[in-house]
Amino acid sequence: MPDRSRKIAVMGYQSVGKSTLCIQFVEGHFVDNYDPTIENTFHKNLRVRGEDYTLELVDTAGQDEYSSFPAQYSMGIHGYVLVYSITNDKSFQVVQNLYSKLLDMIGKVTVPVVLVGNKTDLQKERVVSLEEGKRVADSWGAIFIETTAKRRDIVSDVFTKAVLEIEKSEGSLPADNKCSIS
Ligand SMILES: Nc1nc2c(ncn2[C@@H]2O[C@H](COP(=O)(O)OP(=O)(O)OP(=O)(O)O)[C@@H](O)[C@H]2O)c(=O)[nH]1
Repeated sequence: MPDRSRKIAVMGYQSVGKSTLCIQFVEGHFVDNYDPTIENTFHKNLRVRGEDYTLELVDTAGQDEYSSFPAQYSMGIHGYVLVYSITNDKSFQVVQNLYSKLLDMIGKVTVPVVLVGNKTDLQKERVVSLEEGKRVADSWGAIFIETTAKRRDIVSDVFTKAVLEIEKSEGSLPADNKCSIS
């Protein structure tokens, strides 16, 4: 049987909702309190296109614009979920820095990425538009999804899309599997 274990790193600026997204996906509930992460690992089985995958999610510590890309997340990771908050412009800058540092670190031109604009329930506080997020994801050739960590269905879609991007990069899927969800 083929090994369908996939490791996904969830990265981005502090407090954008990385842990909350992981917990929503794995445990199916929204966590309101904020507890800064050092590093956490979650496991979840997920069926994608009729295949059972075992996912290991690495919930990383918040990065900032001065952080160098943590070397431990450049090896042995199949794909990345890069998260910003639509209410925080700095988090949008940080995620773009992270992406270019990641490419420099691994020496590749593309990598399986889902770019996530989180906290869409806070529309009144929105400072990053849907179009800006889409534009950046398109320039990366990545999938773009806006969500709130309160929406279990969309959060689940984030990780399903991450698996599909990984499969695509490994040549197991046709290359036109791109879509946006908002
Ligand atoms: N309203 C709203 N709050 C959210 C959402 N996602 C996360 N939060 C809140 O934002 C705060 C920070 O969430 P975390 O998941 O801890 O953020 P993080 O990115 O893991 O933070 P670090 O560990 O510092 O990197 C918490 O109070 C969450 O409840 C969302 O979609 N909407």
